[in-house]
Amino acid sequence: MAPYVTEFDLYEPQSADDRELPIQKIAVVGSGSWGTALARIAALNAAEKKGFDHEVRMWVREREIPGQGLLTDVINSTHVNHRYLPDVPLPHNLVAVSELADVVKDATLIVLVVPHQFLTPVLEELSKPGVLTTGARAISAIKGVEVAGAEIYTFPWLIEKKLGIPCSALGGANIAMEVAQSEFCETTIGVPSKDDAALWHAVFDSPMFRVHPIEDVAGVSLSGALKNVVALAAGFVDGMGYGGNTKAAILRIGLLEMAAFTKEFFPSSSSLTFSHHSAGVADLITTSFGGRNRKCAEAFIKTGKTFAQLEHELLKGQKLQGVATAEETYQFLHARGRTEGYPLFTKVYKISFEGMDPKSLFDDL
Ligand SMILES: NC(=O)c1ccc[n+]([C@@H]2O[C@H](COP(=O)([O-])OP(=O)(O)OC[C@H]3O[C@@H](n4cnc5c(N)ncnc54)[C@H](O)[C@@H]3O)[C@@H](O)[C@H]2O)c1
Ligand SMILES: O=P(O)(O)OC[C@H](O)CO
Repeated sequence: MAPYVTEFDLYEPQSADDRELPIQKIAVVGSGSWGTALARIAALNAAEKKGFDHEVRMWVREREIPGQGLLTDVINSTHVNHRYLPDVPLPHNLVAVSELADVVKDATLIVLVVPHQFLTPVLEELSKPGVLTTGARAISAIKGVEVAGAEIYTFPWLIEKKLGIPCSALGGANIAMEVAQSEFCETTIGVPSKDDAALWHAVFDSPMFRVHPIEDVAGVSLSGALKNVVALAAGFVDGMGYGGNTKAAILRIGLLEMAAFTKEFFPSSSSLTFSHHSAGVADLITTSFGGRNRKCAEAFIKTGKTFAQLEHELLKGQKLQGVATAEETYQFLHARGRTEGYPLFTKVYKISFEGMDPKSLFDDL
């Protein structure tokens, strides 16, 4: 039987003696819950697999932890990121560093995983002369989009343009704490070349975190962004007290809008990304049951508080991505005169920002 998905060849690192490739050095830019969970996997693999520098550096936005000292010192001495991934032991070859330029010094593989609203200053810093190593590659695990009027950009595209290096995308049904506790799951990497597929597969693949490389960089990145908008709709459904049938209907409609949006505005992407891969339907399911966007959207309906208040009260320093993405997506569709084509996305925006009655979610779907 023919395989139902196209996958690249897997990377088999050569032994230290006959290796032709240079040693790869991994840097992780971001240390929230997902940044720390991914850094943990990368550091475990770097310690075990041939072809990698043992030390993995992780960028930490420095802050004082009351009574304990600087966050980097606390992470490096306790080997736990108490603020964003509590109770998860981190490998000792994962080193927290507060200076971005030091994190990426000599790095050949750079994982970008900050909340999407904070990426711009990071790219400014990384694009300064001499900061990046020649031949470095990047991967974005960021879920969001950048909108400027009637234009929309994925983060891998922006990273490639700004840094002048190839950028892949990583996305899947990956709630950070579940991944960090080694519960079995899958992820998808969209890659621009076979070399990128091989390298990034080697960085992240492990028995409990299976990595599937595909060619659709834009599809993986957009799916991760747009599922956060649908997750808000799922939270609204929960907040209004409806059951599984209603939520399933919203997820089905949402998945169709995600795929249609990507096909309309990024025509080279593949519909298989949404129907077959973890970055598509699987991520939508997990996020709509266990994610932060769902949780805050449910509370938004039940309490009448603003999303900013709820983010502060419920997420303990973690960041909501879906509300900003709902606004950005709406602004883009409005600028293109295409809001009617995406009624679910449009209603999520209007309920979140314009006081629309949440029950209107179901009108004309
Ligand atoms: N948490 C998950 O389960 C998960 C899973 C998959 C993908 N993602 C995606 O990963 C990306 C990163 O999210 P996360 O969950 O790791 O972060 P998080 O929400 O857990 O943590 C917030 C992070 O933002 C940083 N931060 C706060 N203010 C900042 C500023 N002004 N400038 C720079 N950084 C600042 C904090 O230091 C912290 O590292 C997001 O796009 C998210 O959608 C998250
Ligand atoms: O907690 P959320 O809603 O930001 O979703 C987390 C991940 O994106 C799920 O894969």
